[in-house]
Amino acid sequence: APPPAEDELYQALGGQSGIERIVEGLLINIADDERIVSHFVDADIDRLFEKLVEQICMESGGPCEYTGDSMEDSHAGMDITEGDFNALVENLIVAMTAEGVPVTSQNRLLHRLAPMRGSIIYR
Ligand code: HEM
Repeated sequence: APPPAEDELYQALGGQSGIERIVEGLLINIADDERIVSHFVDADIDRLFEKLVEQICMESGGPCEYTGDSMEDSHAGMDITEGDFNALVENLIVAMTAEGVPVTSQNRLLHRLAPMRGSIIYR
């Protein structure tokens, strides 16, 4: 689906700086999560940070363009399971809660990311 025309969700996430703090929190939570951290040992974390910020900005209606690879290509060969996917979502929720994002806004972002699941798991 095209990103929302209104930037209400982008604002609720705290705009550019809020999204940067959320993604930083997400990556810290992943680093502490023994269920999924092994997937990230060879990842380029600076690039991942930059692309995740762009993606969440765009999906929330902010003034960004996502310049990363497709979800299919970026997760190819990783054999990510539903459990891995759910673990990452949990880490994102914890990061958003820590930034004071209201639950309704959290759910709106998750609702935008959920359809990517099929492009990410078992690639
Ligand atoms: C809603 C769920 C997810 C979203 C929105 C997402 C998004 C992204 C984005 C934007 C990138 C960067 C693409 C690029 O470099 O051009 C990426 C890379 C990556 N993702 Fe995900 N991802 C999700 C789920 C997962 C899960 C569940 C795992 C593993 C447990 C995972 C592991 C990785 C790894 C390891 C990379 C880095 C690849 C590299 O640097 O070589 N992702 N993801």
